[in-house]
Amino acid sequence: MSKRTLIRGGILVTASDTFEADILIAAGKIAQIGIGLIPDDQTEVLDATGCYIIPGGIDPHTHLDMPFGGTVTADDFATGTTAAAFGGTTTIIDFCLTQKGRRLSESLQEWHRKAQGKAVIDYGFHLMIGEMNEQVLEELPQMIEEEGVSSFKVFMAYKNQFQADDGILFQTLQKAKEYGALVMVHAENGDVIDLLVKQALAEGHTAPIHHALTRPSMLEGEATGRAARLAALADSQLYVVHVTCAEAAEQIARMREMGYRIWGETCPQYLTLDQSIMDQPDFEGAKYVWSPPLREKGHQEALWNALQSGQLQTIGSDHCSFNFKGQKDLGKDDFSKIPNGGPVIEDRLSILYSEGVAKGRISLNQWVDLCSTRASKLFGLFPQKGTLAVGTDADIVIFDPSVTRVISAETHHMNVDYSAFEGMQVQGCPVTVLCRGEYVVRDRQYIGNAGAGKYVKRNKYDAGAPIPPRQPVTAIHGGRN
Ligand SMILES: NC(=O)NCCC(=O)O
Ligand SMILES: [Zn+2]
Ligand SMILES: [Zn+2]
Repeated sequence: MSKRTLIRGGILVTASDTFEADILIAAGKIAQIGIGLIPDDQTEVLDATGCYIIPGGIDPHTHLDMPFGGTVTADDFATGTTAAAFGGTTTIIDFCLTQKGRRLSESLQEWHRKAQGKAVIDYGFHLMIGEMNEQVLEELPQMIEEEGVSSFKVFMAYKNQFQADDGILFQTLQKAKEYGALVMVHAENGDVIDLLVKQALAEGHTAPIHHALTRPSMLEGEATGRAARLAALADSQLYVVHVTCAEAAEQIARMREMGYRIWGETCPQYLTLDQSIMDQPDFEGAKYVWSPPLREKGHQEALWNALQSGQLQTIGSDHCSFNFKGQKDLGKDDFSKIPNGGPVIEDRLSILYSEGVAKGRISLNQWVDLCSTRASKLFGLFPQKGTLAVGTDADIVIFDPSVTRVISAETHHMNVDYSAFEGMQVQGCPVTVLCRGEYVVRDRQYIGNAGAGKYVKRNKYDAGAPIPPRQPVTAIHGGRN
């Protein structure tokens, strides 16, 4: 008989409901949900009294084992997914980088090799589109139909590195509409940023804070609005990653109100840290170099409001870790050489619970939706993952809301020498984490296996519920940007 586990006494929380029930796991799936389920003598019983039982977190935005800025991220698929599991995440969707002139399938195979034998939780891949030509056009439908890659990423920034032009973005949107994929954008105006960076360096501004000062929020708002309008014109769907500011959130809200299929993600760092932290002595600010950058504190309220009202729908970690010593210091004399990104994969659910639910900004159900269910739906994983229902994968987190802990590099599981949230006290903690019914973390101890994580082929993008009637594209006027 296959392994059976009964989780008893907890409070189940999904994106829509909160209720007391037991949950029986058999053969890696949820077999039964009900009150007073009786175990047979082959069934292990787990007491979850006082805890929330939630669907495993789905992190739609990670960068593991990724080359960037002359170095490679500190976390690979072993350390990164282990840390993710400690943080209550059971599935990640990582970004597969591509190169001009190289087949998409070769890049995808390279990312499979990085993950195989290492991942401790399940994973999928988004695919970067950096060029558009006969070969790419030929491979795109295969990626969706055969490889289960139903989301493509286009960078509007990182000039001379990853940046694609508007024509490439537009064609990607058209093809995504045709074949059933979701287009993701890093929305910043890379051309203008490149110019501002050159000007700042020429004036002798080399410190980390100038990373933020040369990437103003207006340029994120402008690029977000531009990408959203291109998506509208292509009658396609767009997901804006790592939204940091009021200007970008407003653009998304406005287009959504007109009925367009525009989705937005923000990250824990933009909700809790602000730009002032980058202006510290001894190069400390380099720890907080993200693109887009941290913003002035006022933007945080705009982001929380957008999460509350549903104008932003998901929380990604954008985990992209580099050690302070030996990696971030590549930019000691030039902020533009600091590798961009930070360690967040382990703290995503905890920060959102503590700063969101415990402080009354979002509901328990919104928390689950933001950290799991919505990403599952948008990225073709639903209903296999992202909810608690009979027949779904038993990706389950037992979350104890009564535990208080302090985030620190001393205790985290990410392979990086600092924490971006050092000293932050958080309420609530994932204590036990199962992926497809197997323990990865039990009572805050790792008992998973490298290689136990499986690649998940994702379904095509499905618009889901009908969207309201829209105005013709000619009725859309630019706003502040
Ligand atoms: N966000 C960041 O600074 N680094 C990761 C790469 C990206 O998402 O732009
Ligand atoms: Zn980005
Ligand atoms: Zn990213």
